Amino acid sequence: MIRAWTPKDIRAAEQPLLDAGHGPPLMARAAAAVAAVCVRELDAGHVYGSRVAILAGKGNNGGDALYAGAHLARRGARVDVVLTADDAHQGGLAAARASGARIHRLDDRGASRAAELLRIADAVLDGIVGTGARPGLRSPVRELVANWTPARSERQIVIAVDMPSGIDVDTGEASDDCVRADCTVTFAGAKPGLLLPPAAGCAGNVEVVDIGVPLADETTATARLNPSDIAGRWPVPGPHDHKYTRGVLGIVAGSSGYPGAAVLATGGSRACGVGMIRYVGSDHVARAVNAAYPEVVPGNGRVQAWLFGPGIDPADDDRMSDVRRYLAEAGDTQLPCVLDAGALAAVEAADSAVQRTDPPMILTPHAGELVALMTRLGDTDVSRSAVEAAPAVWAQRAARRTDAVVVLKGPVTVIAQPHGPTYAQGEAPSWLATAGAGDVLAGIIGAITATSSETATGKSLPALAGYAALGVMTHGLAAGRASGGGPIAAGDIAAALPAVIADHLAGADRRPVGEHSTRGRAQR
Ligand SMILES: NC(=O)C1=CN([C@@H]2O[C@H](COP(=O)(O)OP(=O)(O)OC[C@H]3O[C@@H](n4cnc5c(N)ncnc54)[C@H](O)[C@@H]3O)[C@@H](O)[C@H]2O)[C@@H](O)CC1
Ligand SMILES: [K+]
Repeated sequence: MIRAWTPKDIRAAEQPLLDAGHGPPLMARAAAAVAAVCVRELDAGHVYGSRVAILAGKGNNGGDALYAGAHLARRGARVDVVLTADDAHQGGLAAARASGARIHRLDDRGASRAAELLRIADAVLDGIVGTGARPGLRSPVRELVANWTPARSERQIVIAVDMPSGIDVDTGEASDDCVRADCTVTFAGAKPGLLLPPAAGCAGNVEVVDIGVPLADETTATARLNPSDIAGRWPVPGPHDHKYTRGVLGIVAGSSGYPGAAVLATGGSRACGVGMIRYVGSDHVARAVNAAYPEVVPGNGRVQAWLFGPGIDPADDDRMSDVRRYLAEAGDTQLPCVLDAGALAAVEAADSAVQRTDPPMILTPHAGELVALMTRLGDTDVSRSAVEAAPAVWAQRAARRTDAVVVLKGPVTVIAQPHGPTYAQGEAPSWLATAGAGDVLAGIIGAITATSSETATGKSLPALAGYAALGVMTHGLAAGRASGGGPIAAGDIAAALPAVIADHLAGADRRPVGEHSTRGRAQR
């Protein structure tokens, strides 16, 4: 798992070290790590004579970049420093100068020279601003970056120092003019904006460098599960388990308009190793589910978790009364529930007067459904463009408003909870954007919840957020496996799940074709 801390918490952890006079060694470690990554990316044999441009602002982020530039100049790189502010980190500037780097100013006379240096550089280090800055870039560096980014050559490597300059490192918001890096070398721990959409798309590969600042797991703000986490988190049956101890999932899904949604959700669940599935719906849909999966048991009964909603029409009184009834019963016994699609219409605000006792809930909206939910709950600021610009902010807001885990689906899916870290998972290939993929995901999350939530702690919202993140990641990995780089249909994802789970349980380190992370080269 990659953990991220807010700059505020990182500063608090650094403060005792700074007070004790350890600031310079921290910066030296940070700079050495940036230089090492740059050497590796340039291919160590080609550092001598390569052109490196350093964008250095006036803060410590610029200082890191300047010291890194000094390392590279000593390795024989031709280093050009562009000072983007009216001041610079004096120690870093002196080190860069002493090592032979050339220094340029981004003033009226220097602007065209700076643009040319960026154009011809083999590698660019972005030390414009770091965690001490406000989001966005200021003129004139904003124009410099805006003109350079679209014209960049494919072979040029851009390394962000600590974070891509311009992003909102707390919320993950990013304007068009942020630096777009291939790689971000970040210090002490990752920062939320490096994992959260859309800013994560500006960070490229995130490399965390331990510079000796102790950070507590309890203060994690944002996290991303890695495929290697499957081995420690997946609910694996023991020799004495039987179908009831493994976990039974109840599913209320499907309608005459969308019978396939019930089949897809059930297919996602059964591929995850649930003990048993009980299906509740119309006879017509139940027949379709049973024709596909004879092991599914029709009708209500004892379950360990419920999944409500795939393919349900909120105007369908029969299904919605099932949802409301089982939701109320689940509230009495605190049975965890996953609410997807049509069932989101049954969610009330946590402080609503009409609210019965809520069970622990995972809600799985896409952006449009989140807008509808928040509008219904009385939020007047919500809009699709607002949600897309700041998915984590809105998922967190919805989680607090409903006192539930909120899985906001998108290219990078954000999983927020009322108290505790927000997860961001971006494994899914773009081919996953296909009808029915969300039904499969809801089934996967339902299955993990039914098979993991035996104890009281296992039913807590932080535990449910972890199941949801695990489900989202595994869904993305299975989609990558099924796709192999080409098109997929929703049913293919369920078919690929058992092998993906088995490989990672066996600790398989290989990454089959198509199983990729979004943390590749930045989208330009
Ligand atoms: N504190 C530490 O112990 C360490 C900090 N390190 C580096 O220090 C950075 C933080 O340094 P600082 O606190 O000096 O902050 P920055 O380097 O982000 O610089 C902030 C300064 O830039 C200006 N500024 C603010 N918003 C701006 C904007 N939107 N556009 C342009 N200029 C803006 C302000 O004058 C502000 O003083 C980290 O990101 C990291 O790179 C590393 O050296 C490792 C150790
Ligand atoms: K930076």
